[in-house]
Amino acid sequence: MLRVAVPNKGALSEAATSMLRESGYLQRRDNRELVIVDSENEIEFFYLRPRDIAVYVGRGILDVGLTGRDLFLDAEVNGDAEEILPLGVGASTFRFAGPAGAFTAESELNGKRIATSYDGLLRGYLRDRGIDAEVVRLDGAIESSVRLGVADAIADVVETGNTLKAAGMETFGEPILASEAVLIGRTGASPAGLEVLKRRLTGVLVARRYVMLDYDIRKELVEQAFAVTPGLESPTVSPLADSEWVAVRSMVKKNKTNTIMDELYDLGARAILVSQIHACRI
Ligand SMILES: Nc1ncnc2c1ncn2[C@@H]1O[C@H](COP(=O)(O)OP(=O)(O)OP(=O)(O)O)[C@@H](O)[C@H]1O
Ligand SMILES: O=P(O)(O)OC[C@H]1O[C@H](OP(=O)(O)OP(=O)(O)O)[C@H](O)[C@@H]1O
Ligand SMILES: [Mg+2]
Repeated sequence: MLRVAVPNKGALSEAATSMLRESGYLQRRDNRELVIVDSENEIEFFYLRPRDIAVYVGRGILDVGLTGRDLFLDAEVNGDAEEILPLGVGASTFRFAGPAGAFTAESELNGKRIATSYDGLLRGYLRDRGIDAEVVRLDGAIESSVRLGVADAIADVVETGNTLKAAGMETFGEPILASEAVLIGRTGASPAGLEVLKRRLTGVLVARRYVMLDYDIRKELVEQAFAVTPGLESPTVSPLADSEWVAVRSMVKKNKTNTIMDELYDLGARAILVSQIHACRI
């Protein structure tokens, strides 16, 4: 059985279980359940603290896990685990911030105290950049640390930026990291069932990002229409009762749907229909 670690709490928990449920796997109904065995799919899910997931995978106790890229790098499992697939949910950035107007560049952090919950990630970054600063490890509510006097600046997760703003702080310098939920696994390992899990998760990603587009167009305009809707591989073309027209079917990016429909209409396409992709294997 493939053994999978899933976040039991926090910002990624709901997104991860929804993706697995959409992938056709049995998921827990009660937040207190610690393990779920899906014997039909020969897979077992362990609900663990997101921060601990890379440790279990890195040590080879569990085969794969869903966690944040930032948490994975922070765990410093150094080559024992690797990122297998980005999951397109739980996006955030990891950034420096300070009191409004206090800092303009990260070089100004030399000799300063920086509070963070991601000390492994931060120390590695400071080392790589040759910045000599003191790291103050805190568990959470990092935005309060400067006002309370334990640090001069912070390095923390920023999603909307609302928490920083409420604390009278602002980001400075380039983002340290762009993070999102990722599937991680033991480096170089290919346990039974992993390929199916990857294919199912990829299917969910594609079904979320793409829609199916159908339209009718005059035969002589087909090449021009293909340029607008090239599809993932190649569009499907079917004959119509009127031999001067054909029906075309193609997948398009969900966020481009309306622009594409306008372009097709201007080109002469008619009966343009959009439908949702419920599930797929690409
Ligand atoms: N708005 C957000 N706040 C915190 N973490 C977020 C956010 N959006 C995405 N994440 C990601 O969630 C992971 C943090 O997981 P964690 O369990 O610490 O979440 P949390 O919401 O901070 O929960 P808690 O602090 O209550 O334990 C990181 O990978 C982080 O990048
Ligand atoms: O940019 P925003 O959308 O405001 O989100 C980012 C904030 O959310 C998280 O805090 P969380 O609520 O998890 O509290 P914590 O710091 O105590 O973990 C994170 O640590 C930031 O503080
Ligand atoms: Mg938190």
